[in-house]
Amino acid sequence: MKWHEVSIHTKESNEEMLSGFLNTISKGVSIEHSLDILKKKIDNFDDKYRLDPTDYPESDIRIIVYFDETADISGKLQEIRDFIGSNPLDARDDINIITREIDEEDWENEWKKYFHSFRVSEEFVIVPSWELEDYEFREDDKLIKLDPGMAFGTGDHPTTSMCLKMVEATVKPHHKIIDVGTGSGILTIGAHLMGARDLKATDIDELSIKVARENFELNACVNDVVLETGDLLKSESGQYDIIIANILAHIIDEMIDDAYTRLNTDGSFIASGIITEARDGIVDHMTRAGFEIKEILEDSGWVSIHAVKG
Ligand SMILES: C[S@@+](CC[C@H](N)C(=O)[O-])C[C@H]1O[C@@H](n2cnc3c(N)ncnc32)[C@H](O)[C@@H]1O
Repeated sequence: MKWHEVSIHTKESNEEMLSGFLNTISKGVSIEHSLDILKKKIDNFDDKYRLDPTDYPESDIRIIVYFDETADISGKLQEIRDFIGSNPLDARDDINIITREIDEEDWENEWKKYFHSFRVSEEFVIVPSWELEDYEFREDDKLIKLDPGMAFGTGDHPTTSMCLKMVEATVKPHHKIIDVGTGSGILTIGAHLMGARDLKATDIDELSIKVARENFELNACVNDVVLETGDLLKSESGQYDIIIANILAHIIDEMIDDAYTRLNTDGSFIASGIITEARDGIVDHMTRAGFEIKEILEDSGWVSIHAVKG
């Protein structure tokens, strides 16, 4: 199966109008922001998460659309040019359109070129499924098996690796744990490898739930995890020893008081997805809620906080 990829480099101000239109004529649209825009836009952390860090446009944005091999690509390109020509887009003359054909198999193999086993912490090692046979691990290594073709949460983002370090240092087999915003399920898999068996993983996004289930199967922990869609801790009624959430600062902020309520005394709240600028506000709120700050890790502008219910 072949795909036509059409990549449109343009101003950020054109994003909404152009992507709205492209969504109506294609099989999928993805937006790549330059790093400068990403730094300003905290809200698209999830987008940032899904991108290959080496693949950001140097400026502005790149909107990428895909058409399957049966599409009339010249007709589609004409439709795009007509739309650009007849709508009030910024810097219209600078909009750059590039097309290429992608072989689905090549695409799969592209991933394999860039994704290799790597150590995230003292014991956790992320191993792609195709390297399991060859990987020479140490006796005490804990392998998190993931297939990056299945979207985000591969452990190479600083927020995930900092959370995994905190999971490794904190989780004990008797702990009851909830992982809010589980994504690929990576943090729950880490907790399971530390021996925890009373696990719950939630996400607001159905696709994440599907991906997490596949990864739980791959890591033989599916029977020990209750996996559900959910919005933060809003519908939770149980008590936990550890709450983990790697989302966004303002979303973490929304769940601090619920996290305090849902934790047992001495329980841990491991929170990440927080940019450095938002750290003090989150720490203040946690302290006001009754938490003691046990540890703060920082990496590449991101912060992870381990707070304990006093
Ligand atoms: C950055 S990913 C983290 C994935 C994984 N836990 C990790 O650390 O690699 C954030 C996840 O939070 C989910 N999310 C965002 N808002 C949420 C909400 N209100 N309730 C539950 N999950 C949410 C997103 O769908 C996404 O899967």
